[in-house]
Amino acid sequence: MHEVDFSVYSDEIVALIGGNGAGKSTLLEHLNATLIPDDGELVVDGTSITEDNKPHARKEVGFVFQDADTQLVAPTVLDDVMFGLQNYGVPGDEARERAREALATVDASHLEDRIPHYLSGGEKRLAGLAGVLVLEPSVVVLDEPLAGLDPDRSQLVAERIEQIHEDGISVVLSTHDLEFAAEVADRVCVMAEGNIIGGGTPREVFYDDALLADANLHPPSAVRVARDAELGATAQPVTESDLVSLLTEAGNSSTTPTPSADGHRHD
Ligand SMILES: Nc1ncnc2c1ncn2[C@@H]1O[C@H](COP(=O)(O)OP(=O)(O)OP(=O)(O)O)[C@@H](O)[C@H]1O
Repeated sequence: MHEVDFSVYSDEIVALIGGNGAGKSTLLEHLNATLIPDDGELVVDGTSITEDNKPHARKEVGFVFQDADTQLVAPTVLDDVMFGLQNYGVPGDEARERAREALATVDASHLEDRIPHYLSGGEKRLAGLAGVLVLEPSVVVLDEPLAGLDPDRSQLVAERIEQIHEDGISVVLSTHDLEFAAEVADRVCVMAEGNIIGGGTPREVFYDDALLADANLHPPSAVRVARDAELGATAQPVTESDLVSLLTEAGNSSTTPTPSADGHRHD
């Protein structure tokens, strides 16, 4: 990382985008003190984090790893989700109940007796997310949350991310899926060569050709289609649903109303 200045505010979803090796995971791993900066400062909720007070960052910032095997250690999924709570001294019965609630939040109650190691990639991601949510962090960090997931599981994880945001938790994630970033993020940060080289709302970032070119990225498909179809400079859709609304509006306004026998248009 080189002179990165990065903040996460409450009530936002931030997406880090950038090519392979741009530094997304490295930046994310600083947020919960998995890595401590050699130079510079990491501040979590007003507290400067050093080697001596990492637990403060770990408690406030939950990290869902891309490789869930790093995270899942106990014999069953339920034990795994309880594990962090028990480390904080929460008694067994209460820990079990809270773990079950966390699994229900991510629609994974059916996995509670399964052996984590044998779960599918998407199931592991949900179990990992439950293990983080149960600790009630104020920020959840997800490294490539959709990597390796089928479309249904991707949608499920994306919905869960929006849900935890609605529950008042800030979310920071990295992704190569720019459609997903456009869909969920309030703010997008573009990384290249260990730096944040630009950022803004999805609309600002995905219509900034020079910025995307510097990061070797291509705009999401809604942006490309809008341009190719010359939908107008001001519309600037970034998601598929923006694009559909725009096309529907364009279709409606170009339809010539057929006068009826009484000479009036009837809708
Ligand atoms: N512990 C380390 N020591 C030295 N270099 C490292 C270390 N961890 C990562 N790097 C290097 O830092 C650079 C950024 O890696 P990082 O994993 O953060 O990129 P990324 O943007 O997440 O990439 P990808 O999209 O491929 O996952 C890479 O060149 C990587 O080799």
